[in-house]
This record gives sequence, structure tokens and C-alpha cells, in this order.
Amino acid sequence: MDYLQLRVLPLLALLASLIYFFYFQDSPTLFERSDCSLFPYNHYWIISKRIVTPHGVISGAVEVKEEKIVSIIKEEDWHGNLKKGQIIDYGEAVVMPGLIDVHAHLNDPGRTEWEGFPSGTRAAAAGGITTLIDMPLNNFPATVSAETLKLKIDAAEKNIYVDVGFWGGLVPENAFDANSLEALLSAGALGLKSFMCPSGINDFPMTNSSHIKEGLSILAKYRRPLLVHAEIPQDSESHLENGENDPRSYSTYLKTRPPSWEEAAIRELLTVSKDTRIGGPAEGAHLHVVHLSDAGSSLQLLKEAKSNGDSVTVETCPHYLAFSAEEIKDGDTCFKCAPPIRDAANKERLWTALLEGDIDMLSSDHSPSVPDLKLFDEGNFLKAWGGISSLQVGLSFITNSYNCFISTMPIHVKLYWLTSSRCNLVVIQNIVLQCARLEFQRVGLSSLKLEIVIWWTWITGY
Ligand SMILES: NC(=O)N[C@H]1NC(=O)NC1=O
Repeated sequence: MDYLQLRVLPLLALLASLIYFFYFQDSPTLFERSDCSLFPYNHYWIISKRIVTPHGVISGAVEVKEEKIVSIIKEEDWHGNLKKGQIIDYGEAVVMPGLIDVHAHLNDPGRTEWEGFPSGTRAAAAGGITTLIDMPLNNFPATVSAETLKLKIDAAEKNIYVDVGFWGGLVPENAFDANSLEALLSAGALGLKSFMCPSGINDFPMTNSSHIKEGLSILAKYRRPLLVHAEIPQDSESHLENGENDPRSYSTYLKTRPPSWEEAAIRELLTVSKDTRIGGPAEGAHLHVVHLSDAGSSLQLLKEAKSNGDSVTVETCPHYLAFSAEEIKDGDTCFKCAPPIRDAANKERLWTALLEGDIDMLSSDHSPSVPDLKLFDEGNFLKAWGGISSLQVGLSFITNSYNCFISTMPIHVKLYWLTSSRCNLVVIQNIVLQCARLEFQRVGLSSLKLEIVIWWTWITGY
């Protein structure tokens, strides 16, 4: 164990989220750190055997001059070039683009005892995320107007360690108030987020498809996306049979939120997503389904919508790819989230969909709370806070996702310790590219500088 800790923890702390500027243009809606280059050199080379590039994983060097990447060369091509400038050799460490997380709840201002910008953005950096977009709820007041967005911006200023942007909220209160939504978008919200089921937070009520249609028509003008939590409550109680509803059992929770909730929501969404087609009344707007868990009918419906020309994308999260319902122990409410983590067969299908491009990207859906709300003593899945705290570990979830030790280990070890037959750099590379694909170019993320993370993995064989 000592050996493991010595070896693994330094590795797995994802040691360095080293941040360098690749390119930079002004973006009025993102807060950017400009003092993050960690090396005092004007001209240097980062050498590694595992540099993730758009064209594959190479052994080579990244040349940085005046805080910009000016070249990336393969080892066999460097022919003495490296003599000019300082050399920093990272050996077998993975050197790759910083991840973009489009879905995190940092809860600042108003619920900073749950999480705030300083700890949340440090966790992001530790997890290889160099840009995150913060959700409009769990903070108080919720970010549903230009005024409440200003409160968030003020809270973030000088308190962030990675780049941060903000989503605004689409709620019944503002959905039919075009002026209010336009003010929110003009003030810098990168798009809107809404829920088709209770959000878990009273001050962020759910929307129906009329609200969503209204929201899309405003978003079309700004060419920005609507992110939707796609679950519609069905008659879930009927899934709980007598004697089978132990609230400490994960299977009880699973039955309360079946895949039919996701399917019903996506079916309804697709009645309005047609508007986003070229020539449609909401052309320019975009629908993005957050944290898909059901890799069955829900995914199929989204594939069909895409093939029909609807402007739709979908994300899933590392926890849906790393864990399965069968592994979750009684009372271990760390794993409670919505929609729930489903069975192992579903997990396999999610992986396939991600790697084949049917799922467009990963996000963390980082949603921490104070420990009390997780009801660790009681272990009641039906009452505990729904949300997984994962900014700092999502990349590890992914790289360690195929394991059999999950249920027997303490959480801090299980995140890091496991080796994987699945994990190889090809997978990592696909995920990196998908995360960094800038799906959200239309909202200004195209103007981001690109940043590098360097991290160590003990997994070998690639
Ligand atoms: N309010 C909130 O953070 N909800 C998130 N938690 C979760 O598990 N799913 C969500 O959408």
C-alpha cells in the first residue's frame, strides 16, 4: 500500500496542469488567466514520449516561444533543433490539450460551503481541465438575469485558476420575457440551460416544451445553444414493488429513474428541435442534451434527429463510463446522480457511442454538496443529494474505467489505482479530441487560447 501510495499519488494528482498560451484572442464572455506560464523561459521545448496531437500520439517535442506553441516535431525529425532553447523532458508523461468541461456546478455565489470558484477551479486544473463553463444553478441567486450573471462574474473575478465561462438559466419566470433573456445573453451568458424535471434546487424550476421553444427562438438570434437536462418524470413509483424498496439499495434508486424518463424527454425535445434545422424558425439555435445515461432508445432518437438535420449534440459523463449500477454498494451515496448510473451493458454501449462519435463530448456534471446532504450515515439513496463531485478525477475515471475493484476500495484509491485493459492512448486521444472539439464554437469558445496539460500515468503498453 505504501508503495502504491508513493507511486500512484504523485502520478495521479495529475501533477501538473501546466498552462501555456497557444493562441489568444479577446473573448468578452470568458475570464482568462493571463499569468499562468510556469516556466521563466522565453523559448523552450517540452519533450515527451506521449504527445497527443490531432494526427496521433507521437514521441517528440513541443516548442514554446513567448508563451505560444510554435512547433511540434517528432523525435526522428528534430535533427539538433532542440539545441536552441531550454529543454524540459517529461519522459513518458502524457502531453495533451487542456480539456474543456462544458458542464460544472461551482455554486458560487450563495452556496460556497458546497463549492466555490477557488476550490472548484483548482480541482479543474488538477483534473486536466483548463476551461470550464459554469452552470446557472446551485449558486444563489440562480443565474437567470443580467443582474444575477453580474453577481457571478463579480464572485469569479480574481478567484479562478482556469478559464471560466457561464451559462444562463431558462426558467418559467424568464422564458416568455424576451427582454430579460436577451439582456442575459448580451451580458455574456454563453447559452441557456433548462431542466425538464425538478432540478433539486427550488429556485431553479423546470421548463416544459413551450418554454424551450421560446428559449430557442431567442437563442437563434444569438446563435447560441440550449442545454437541457432531459428527463421527464413518468410513473416511477410503479417500478417499486413491495418489499423491494430498500432506500439504501442502489437498485431501488435506479428503479425510480428508469431510461423511459430520458426517452420521454428526448422524444418531446425532438418536437421542438426541428425548428433548429436550416431554414427552420430557430435556425442558429442549437440543442445540447446534457449527461445522457441511457444508451438505448434515447441515444437512438438523438442519432435519428441528427441524421434529419436537427442541430443537436449530446454529452455523457465519466461516471457513466467508469461505473455500473451492479458495483454500487448499499448506502454509498457518493454515486447518486441524475440520471442514474445504469447497468454494465449500458455502460458498454455508451463507450461504443462515444468512440464512434454518436456521443459528441464528455462533461463532468460536477455537482458537489456539503457532506451532510449526501446522508452518508443513513445511506438513503432516495433522499441524498444527487450529484457527483468529479472535476479533479474525471480524466482518471476515464483512463481507469475498466476494472473490477470499484466496490471494494475507498473512493480516493479507487479513482487512481486501477489498471485497465481498455485504456490506451488511442482512447485517450479520441476523448481529448472530442472534448476539445469546440462544439461550442458558435458561442465564442473558438476564441479560446489552447492550453496544455501534462500528466503521468502508470499504465503502460502504449
Ligand atoms: N442540481 C444539480 O446539480 N443537478 C445535477 N446533479 C445531478 O446528479 N444531475 C444534475 O443535473
